[in-house]
Amino acid sequence: MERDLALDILVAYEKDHTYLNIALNHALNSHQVKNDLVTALVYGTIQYRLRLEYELKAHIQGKRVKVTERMLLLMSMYEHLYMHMPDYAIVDSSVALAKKRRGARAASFVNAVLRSSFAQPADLSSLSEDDYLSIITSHPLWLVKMLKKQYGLETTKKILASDNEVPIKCARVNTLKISREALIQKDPRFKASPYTKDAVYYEGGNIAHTQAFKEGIVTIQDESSQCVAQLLSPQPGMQVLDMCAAPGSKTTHLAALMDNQGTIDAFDLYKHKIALINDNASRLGATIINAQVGDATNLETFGKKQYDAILLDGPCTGLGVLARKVEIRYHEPSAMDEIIPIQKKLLENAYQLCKMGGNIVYSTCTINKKENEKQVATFVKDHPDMRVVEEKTILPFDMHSDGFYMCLLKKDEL
Ligand SMILES: C[S@@+](CC[C@H](N)C(=O)[O-])C[C@H]1O[C@@H](n2cnc3c(N)ncnc32)[C@H](O)[C@@H]1O
Repeated sequence: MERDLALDILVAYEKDHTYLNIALNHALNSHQVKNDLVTALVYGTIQYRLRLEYELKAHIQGKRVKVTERMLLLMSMYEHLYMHMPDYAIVDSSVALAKKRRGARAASFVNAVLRSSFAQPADLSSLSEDDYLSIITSHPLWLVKMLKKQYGLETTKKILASDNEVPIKCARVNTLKISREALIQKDPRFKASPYTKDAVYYEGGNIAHTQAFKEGIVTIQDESSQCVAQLLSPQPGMQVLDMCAAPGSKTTHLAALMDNQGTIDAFDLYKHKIALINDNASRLGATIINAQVGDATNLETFGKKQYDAILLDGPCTGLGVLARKVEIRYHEPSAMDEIIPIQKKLLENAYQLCKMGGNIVYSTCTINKKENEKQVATFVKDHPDMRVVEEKTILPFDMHSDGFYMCLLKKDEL
């Protein structure tokens, strides 16, 4: 049953190019099955796809493989390499599944490929260092090379390993309603993070199913992401702008830091995402957020208002969150070429909207320096009245959290 459903999800994902978590949640909500096994099979198969394909390649012998057989072979290889299930059990159930779905010929093909690939593992010993890292950690070669160039070999190895770890379940205490100590007393499954002051780790199941979440005393937010609003540090009574706000994790954090005093104008490009900001704000009791649809690359979106503090947490390649969004690593690198000019335009608009003496935080959930340090370096060069106050990159292994970049910039009088 679990393998059947996992295969359905993998086939739907492959055919529709949807987001993996959306395909998974959609399927799990309509079936009564053990979530953990289906989730592990689906995420694991996509996460390790590059390695799995490498192992299967010689045994497929250049044949065109239909999508169902392709995803079934990948899932079976994942079970063989990473779940350590007995080979006979994998082969038997995969052959039965292939026969049921695609008939006797498909079953015999799956049988032959699995038996020979399990018996003869690929030889990785003759690969170059970059190729080896790429295959063994399932990161595309361009990404390994890029990280190596930007961070050096040893740090790259640590990043690649962290990208394959199971993410910690992290939440932020909503200080509008409760202190961290009081939350932990109320529900001891939450434990204080040693790194940041409002973060708690959860050792139970889904945080969204807890009473604490329903009461709005916690919200799901990765620890690195929590550092962003802290860096902007808006004061009660300020006029604040969140340019790319949905689903509102940082907007609601800003409201908490401001103790619900002042105003936050929160924009997002997509109408359906405004409801996410409003839902979060009402669950958490954040009352100063004014969420609106708007294209932040267009200065006219914002009228003539000027702000004391601006958060620009805009679109990026997401290369810091590969452990959570396992499919992102296989996105085309050309996405970077499209996103960099958009980020530049957004930064330019943040500059126009910032009061003299005001602050801007530019943040991304990528660790690609071209979207981060280089983007900011160009920005301050173009604007001599802007100065970098603090710049930090959190790598995924620093706090077992998402990789993030954030930079606090101040607009000075010239
Ligand atoms: C990284 S997410 C923001 C996450 C958010 N700050 C949070 O912490 O919950 C980037 C957001 O930017 C929005 N976005 C992308 N292009 C935009 C644009 N031109 N104007 C406004 N929002 C945009 C996306 O819809 C997405 O919700």
